Amino acid sequence: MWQSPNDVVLISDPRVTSIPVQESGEPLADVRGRLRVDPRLADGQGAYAHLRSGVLERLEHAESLLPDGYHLLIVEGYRPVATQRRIFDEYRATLTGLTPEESYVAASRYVSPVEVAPHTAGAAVDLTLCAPDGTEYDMGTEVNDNPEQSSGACYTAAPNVSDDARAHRKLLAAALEPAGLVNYPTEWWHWSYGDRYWAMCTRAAQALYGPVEFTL
Ligand SMILES: C[C@@H](N)C(=O)N[C@H](C)C(=O)O
Ligand SMILES: [Zn+2]
Repeated sequence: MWQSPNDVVLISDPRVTSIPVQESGEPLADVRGRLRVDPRLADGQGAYAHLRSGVLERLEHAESLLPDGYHLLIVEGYRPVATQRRIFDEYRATLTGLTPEESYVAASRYVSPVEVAPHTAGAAVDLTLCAPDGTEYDMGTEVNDNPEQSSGACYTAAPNVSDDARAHRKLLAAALEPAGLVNYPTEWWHWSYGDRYWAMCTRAAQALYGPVEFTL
Protein backbone atom coordinates (compact mmCIF):
# COMPACT_ATOMS: atom_id res chain seq x y z
CA MET A 1 0.00 0.00 0.00
CA TRP A 2 2.76 2.46 0.90
CA GLN A 3 6.15 3.27 -0.57
CA SER A 4 8.92 1.84 1.60
CA PRO A 5 10.99 4.60 3.26
CA ASN A 6 13.89 3.54 0.99
CA ASP A 7 11.93 3.96 -2.27
CA VAL A 8 10.38 7.38 -1.72
CA VAL A 9 10.32 9.71 -4.72
CA LEU A 10 10.95 13.16 -3.24
CA ILE A 11 8.94 16.15 -4.43
CA SER A 12 12.18 17.81 -5.67
CA ASP A 13 12.80 14.88 -8.03
CA PRO A 14 12.79 15.73 -11.77
CA ARG A 15 10.12 13.02 -12.25
CA VAL A 16 7.84 15.38 -10.30
CA THR A 17 9.16 18.84 -11.16
CA SER A 18 9.10 18.15 -14.92
CA ILE A 19 5.32 17.54 -14.95
CA PRO A 20 3.47 20.46 -16.59
CA VAL A 21 0.55 22.27 -14.95
CA GLN A 22 -2.63 22.89 -16.92
CA GLU A 23 -4.29 25.34 -14.53
CA SER A 24 -7.99 24.53 -14.09
CA GLY A 25 -8.96 27.91 -12.67
CA GLU A 26 -10.98 26.24 -9.93
CA PRO A 27 -11.55 28.61 -6.97
CA LEU A 28 -10.32 28.26 -3.41
CA ALA A 29 -13.11 27.28 -1.00
CA ASP A 30 -13.39 27.70 2.77
CA VAL A 31 -13.12 24.43 4.66
CA ARG A 32 -14.61 25.91 7.86
CA GLY A 33 -18.22 24.84 8.39
CA ARG A 34 -17.74 21.84 6.09
CA LEU A 35 -15.07 19.81 7.92
CA ARG A 36 -13.41 20.10 11.34
CA VAL A 37 -10.56 22.63 11.25
CA ASP A 38 -7.89 22.99 13.96
CA PRO A 39 -6.73 26.59 14.56
CA ARG A 40 -3.09 25.86 15.53
CA LEU A 41 -1.73 27.40 12.31
CA ALA A 42 -4.47 29.98 11.79
CA ASP A 43 -3.51 33.23 10.07
CA GLY A 44 -5.45 36.49 10.32
CA GLN A 45 -7.27 36.05 7.02
CA GLY A 46 -8.08 32.36 7.33
CA ALA A 47 -6.02 31.46 4.27
CA TYR A 48 -4.85 28.26 6.00
CA ALA A 49 -8.46 27.00 5.99
CA HIS A 50 -8.85 27.19 2.20
CA LEU A 51 -8.42 24.52 -0.49
CA ARG A 52 -9.35 24.15 -4.15
CA SER A 53 -13.04 23.28 -4.31
CA GLY A 54 -12.31 19.91 -5.92
CA VAL A 55 -9.92 18.99 -3.13
CA LEU A 56 -12.46 19.97 -0.48
CA GLU A 57 -15.20 17.92 -2.15
CA ARG A 58 -12.88 14.89 -2.16
CA LEU A 59 -12.12 15.40 1.53
CA GLU A 60 -15.84 15.53 2.28
CA HIS A 61 -16.19 12.22 0.49
CA ALA A 62 -13.27 10.81 2.51
CA GLU A 63 -14.95 12.00 5.73
CA SER A 64 -18.07 10.04 4.75
CA LEU A 65 -15.97 6.88 4.38
CA LEU A 66 -14.59 6.96 7.95
CA PRO A 67 -16.16 4.66 10.55
CA ASP A 68 -18.25 6.01 13.45
CA GLY A 69 -16.09 7.76 16.02
CA TYR A 70 -13.52 9.09 13.53
CA HIS A 71 -13.33 12.45 11.79
CA LEU A 72 -10.81 14.30 9.66
CA LEU A 73 -9.18 17.23 11.45
CA ILE A 74 -7.76 19.76 8.98
CA VAL A 75 -4.60 21.52 10.18
CA GLU A 76 -3.39 23.45 7.11
CA GLY A 77 -4.49 23.82 3.51
CA TYR A 78 -3.49 26.86 1.47
CA ARG A 79 -0.09 28.41 2.29
CA PRO A 80 1.19 31.68 0.75
CA VAL A 81 4.38 31.50 -1.34
CA ALA A 82 6.30 33.69 1.15
CA THR A 83 5.44 31.33 4.02
CA GLN A 84 6.42 28.30 1.94
CA ARG A 85 9.78 29.90 1.08
CA ARG A 86 10.42 30.80 4.73
CA ILE A 87 9.75 27.33 6.14
CA PHE A 88 11.81 25.70 3.36
CA ASP A 89 14.76 28.03 3.97
CA GLU A 90 14.54 27.68 7.77
CA TYR A 91 14.45 23.89 7.68
CA ARG A 92 17.18 23.70 5.03
CA ALA A 93 19.43 25.86 7.27
CA THR A 94 19.21 23.23 10.02
CA LEU A 95 20.68 20.56 7.71
CA THR A 96 24.38 21.15 8.14
CA GLY A 97 27.41 19.48 6.55
CA LEU A 98 25.76 19.11 3.14
CA THR A 99 26.46 20.68 -0.24
CA PRO A 100 23.82 23.19 -1.45
CA GLU A 101 22.45 20.54 -3.82
CA GLU A 102 22.33 17.93 -1.04
CA SER A 103 20.60 20.27 1.40
CA TYR A 104 18.00 21.23 -1.25
CA VAL A 105 17.12 17.58 -1.79
CA ALA A 106 17.27 16.68 1.93
CA ALA A 107 15.02 19.62 2.84
CA SER A 108 12.45 18.37 0.35
CA ARG A 109 11.90 15.31 2.56
CA TYR A 110 9.98 17.66 4.84
CA VAL A 111 9.14 20.90 2.99
CA SER A 112 8.48 21.43 -0.71
CA PRO A 113 10.72 23.81 -2.66
CA VAL A 114 8.55 26.77 -3.58
CA GLU A 115 8.75 25.96 -7.33
CA VAL A 116 6.71 22.80 -6.86
CA ALA A 117 4.89 23.43 -3.57
CA PRO A 118 1.32 22.06 -3.55
CA HIS A 119 0.12 24.04 -0.54
CA THR A 120 0.64 27.29 -2.51
CA ALA A 121 -1.78 25.88 -5.08
CA GLY A 122 -4.46 24.96 -2.51
CA ALA A 123 -3.91 21.37 -3.62
CA ALA A 124 -2.40 19.90 -0.45
CA VAL A 125 -3.72 19.45 3.05
CA ASP A 126 -2.09 18.55 6.35
CA LEU A 127 -4.59 16.67 8.46
CA THR A 128 -5.11 14.08 11.18
CA LEU A 129 -7.89 12.00 12.74
CA CYS A 130 -9.96 13.00 15.76
CA ALA A 131 -12.82 11.66 17.87
CA PRO A 132 -16.24 13.38 17.93
CA ASP A 133 -15.11 15.46 20.94
CA GLY A 134 -12.04 16.66 19.03
CA THR A 135 -9.49 14.45 20.80
CA GLU A 136 -6.77 13.53 18.32
CA TYR A 137 -5.94 9.89 17.78
CA ASP A 138 -2.40 8.58 18.23
CA MET A 139 -0.74 8.75 14.81
CA GLY A 140 2.80 8.02 16.02
CA THR A 141 4.06 11.61 15.79
CA GLU A 142 2.56 15.06 15.95
CA VAL A 143 1.53 16.70 12.68
CA ASN A 144 4.63 18.49 11.31
CA ASP A 145 7.24 16.58 13.35
CA ASN A 146 10.24 16.51 11.03
CA PRO A 147 12.42 13.44 10.30
CA GLU A 148 15.08 14.47 12.83
CA GLN A 149 12.58 15.20 15.64
CA SER A 150 10.74 11.94 15.06
CA SER A 151 13.66 9.62 14.24
CA GLY A 152 11.96 9.04 10.90
CA ALA A 153 8.61 8.07 12.46
CA CYS A 154 6.94 10.81 10.39
CA TYR A 155 7.42 8.58 7.31
CA THR A 156 4.01 7.06 6.61
CA ALA A 157 5.36 3.51 6.46
CA ALA A 158 7.82 3.97 9.36
CA PRO A 159 8.36 0.77 11.37
CA ASN A 160 9.05 2.64 14.63
CA VAL A 161 5.44 3.48 15.56
CA SER A 162 2.95 1.60 17.75
CA ASP A 163 0.37 -0.82 16.36
CA ASP A 164 -2.34 1.71 17.26
CA ALA A 165 -0.63 4.50 15.35
CA ARG A 166 -0.10 2.25 12.33
CA ALA A 167 -3.78 1.26 12.40
CA HIS A 168 -4.82 4.92 12.51
CA ARG A 169 -2.55 5.77 9.56
CA LYS A 170 -4.13 2.91 7.61
CA LEU A 171 -7.60 4.16 8.49
CA LEU A 172 -6.69 7.62 7.20
CA ALA A 173 -5.36 6.14 3.96
CA ALA A 174 -8.42 3.89 3.59
CA ALA A 175 -10.62 7.01 3.47
CA LEU A 176 -8.36 9.39 1.51
CA GLU A 177 -7.07 7.07 -1.23
CA PRO A 178 -10.55 6.06 -2.54
CA ALA A 179 -11.44 9.75 -2.53
CA GLY A 180 -8.58 10.34 -4.97
CA LEU A 181 -5.89 11.89 -2.77
CA VAL A 182 -2.26 10.78 -2.65
CA ASN A 183 0.13 10.85 0.29
CA TYR A 184 3.64 12.29 0.47
CA PRO A 185 5.38 9.21 1.91
CA THR A 186 7.70 11.17 4.23
CA GLU A 187 4.72 12.70 6.09
CA TRP A 188 1.72 10.65 7.19
CA TRP A 189 -0.37 13.86 7.48
CA HIS A 190 0.30 15.38 4.00
CA TRP A 191 -2.19 14.50 1.24
CA SER A 192 -2.89 16.15 -2.09
CA TYR A 193 -4.98 16.09 -5.22
CA GLY A 194 -4.34 17.78 -8.56
CA ASP A 195 -0.73 18.82 -7.93
CA ARG A 196 2.41 17.51 -9.63
CA TYR A 197 3.01 14.84 -6.97
CA TRP A 198 -0.54 13.57 -7.51
CA ALA A 199 0.08 13.55 -11.28
CA MET A 200 3.28 11.54 -10.79
CA CYS A 201 1.50 9.00 -8.54
CA THR A 202 -1.57 8.62 -10.76
CA ARG A 203 0.33 8.87 -14.08
CA ALA A 204 -1.75 11.89 -15.12
CA ALA A 205 -0.07 13.79 -17.98
CA GLN A 206 -0.40 17.11 -16.19
CA ALA A 207 -1.21 18.68 -12.86
CA LEU A 208 -4.48 20.62 -12.49
CA TYR A 209 -3.52 23.27 -9.97
CA GLY A 210 -0.63 25.76 -9.92
CA PRO A 211 0.16 28.49 -7.41
CA VAL A 212 -2.64 30.98 -6.67
CA GLU A 213 -3.02 34.20 -4.72
CA PHE A 214 -5.33 34.18 -1.71
CA THR A 215 -7.77 37.09 -1.67
CA LEU A 216 -10.86 37.55 0.48
C1 LIG B 1 6.06 21.35 6.25
C2 LIG B 1 5.01 20.30 6.04
N1 LIG B 1 3.87 20.61 6.83
C3 LIG B 1 4.62 20.20 4.60
O1 LIG B 1 3.57 20.68 4.24
N2 LIG B 1 5.45 19.59 3.79
C4 LIG B 1 5.14 19.43 2.40
C5 LIG B 1 6.07 18.45 1.75
C6 LIG B 1 5.13 20.74 1.67
O2 LIG B 1 5.76 21.71 2.09
O3 LIG B 1 4.48 20.76 0.60
ZN1 LIG C 1 1.62 19.48 3.76
